[in-house]
Amino acid sequence: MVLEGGRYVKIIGLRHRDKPIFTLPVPRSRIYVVTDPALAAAVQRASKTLSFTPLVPDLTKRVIGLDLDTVALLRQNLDPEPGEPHGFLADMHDMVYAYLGPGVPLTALSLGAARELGRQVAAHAAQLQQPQTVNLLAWVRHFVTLGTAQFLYGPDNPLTLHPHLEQAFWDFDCGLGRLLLGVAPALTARAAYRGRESLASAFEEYLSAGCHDGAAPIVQRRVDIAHQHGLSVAATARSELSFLFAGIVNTAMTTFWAVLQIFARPALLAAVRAELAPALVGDGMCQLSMDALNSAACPTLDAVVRECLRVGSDNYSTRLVKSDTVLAGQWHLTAGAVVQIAGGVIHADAGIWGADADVFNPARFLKLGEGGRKVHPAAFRAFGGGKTLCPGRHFAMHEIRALIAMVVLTFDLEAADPGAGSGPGITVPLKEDRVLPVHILEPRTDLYVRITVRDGRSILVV
Ligand code: HEM
Repeated sequence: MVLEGGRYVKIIGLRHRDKPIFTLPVPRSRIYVVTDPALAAAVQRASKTLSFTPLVPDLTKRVIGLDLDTVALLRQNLDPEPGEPHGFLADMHDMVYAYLGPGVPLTALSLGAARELGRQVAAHAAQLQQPQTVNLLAWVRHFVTLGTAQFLYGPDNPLTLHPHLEQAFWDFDCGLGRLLLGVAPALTARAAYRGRESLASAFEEYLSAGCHDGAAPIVQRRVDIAHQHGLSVAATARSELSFLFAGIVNTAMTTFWAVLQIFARPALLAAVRAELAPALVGDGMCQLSMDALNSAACPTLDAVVRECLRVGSDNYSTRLVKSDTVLAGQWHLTAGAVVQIAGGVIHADAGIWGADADVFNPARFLKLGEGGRKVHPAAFRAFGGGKTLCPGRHFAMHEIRALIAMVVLTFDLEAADPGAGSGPGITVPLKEDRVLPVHILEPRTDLYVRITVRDGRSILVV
């Protein structure tokens, strides 16, 4: 475990593919690791006795630094049965899932996000007179971080007003695993702790000044729910930090991998550009229609994003065993233990995805839609599953497709050595899978590219 880090469980799981579940002994408890999609679906169905929610107060206390009074509030009615009163977490869960489900608010939020990201990309293209060498991950992160802060939290959001908070945000992200351990975080996760505290006080100021009046309706609803349940302004600020994090980090990482994989493959780049051509209207200042960016209209682009999520997500879906449970009629789980569905094992299983499971091959998702290989619905784990299935998944897929479309249509990218000139082609780095997988994995090494604007183009989102 010390040598392999986050990859340890994946290695064991893949070595023992005949075992759908195995136990990891840990001090004073045990962790059951599920590596089979059918058994993962059984875990998701057993939501009465296997639940993530009881773990949330303690986890969020460590990660976002909640005070003890707020943690006590979070523990109230957190897993209500029908008809029972709802606590803060249950109310927030229901609102966010309803709001981000298919419907008018989701369409409005998706269009607002695409327009904001479009503005960011167009502004960058307009000031790019000469080819520029950039760190690709930092370049993509910048669009997503500032764009998301703007469309969720409005023009007076803390990250636009205080540009140094962008670095604070990524420092927070980088040390999240150490914050989660909760051992003297001010010392053991110094940069992350400092970044988080700077963000928390800036968001507290933002809320105290009523700046959330200019935020997206979903954020206003979140703040109302926090207020109704008696959270202080400081605790509400920290709760919003968790939403900002959910809105930015996976989206940025997925867009990075997808842009990289597309530009590393000239034939794929040509196919994606050809697919996007009908969505463009006008010359020079082109208009990109959001209606034309759905998965049916852009199957190749959509398949690239899904494949990036499959190969980049080693995510665990975690549940506490609230009372003894028998899974699928044969696996006895003891109360007090933890169950984890190991996305990394399932995503890398050749028995599920085919002999090329370890290779990036977006065509597999096109074939899935064409009656090809059958894959269990619970085998795609990037958005989790069951009661904790990511509520932002529809929004995220739309936003990611839109941002990739803008980048692919506006820029040309080629490999660059930051010290020297440009190289022949882009090489995709390995992913860093030796860490605790708290989000889509990062590359093991930095990747620099040379960016130029195509045909002096600028794209307007309509
Ligand atoms: C590629 C992008 C994204 C990925 C891969 C992703 C993945 C996930 C995963 C794995 C979970 C936990 C599921 C589990 O434990 O089973 C989650 C939860 C969540 N996600 Fe996403 N997410 C993405 C984008 C977004 C966006 C853009 C938003 C909001 C705007 C969002 C909002 C949330 C929220 C609020 C939760 C917590 C839900 C709860 O209350 O249990 N996500 N996401």
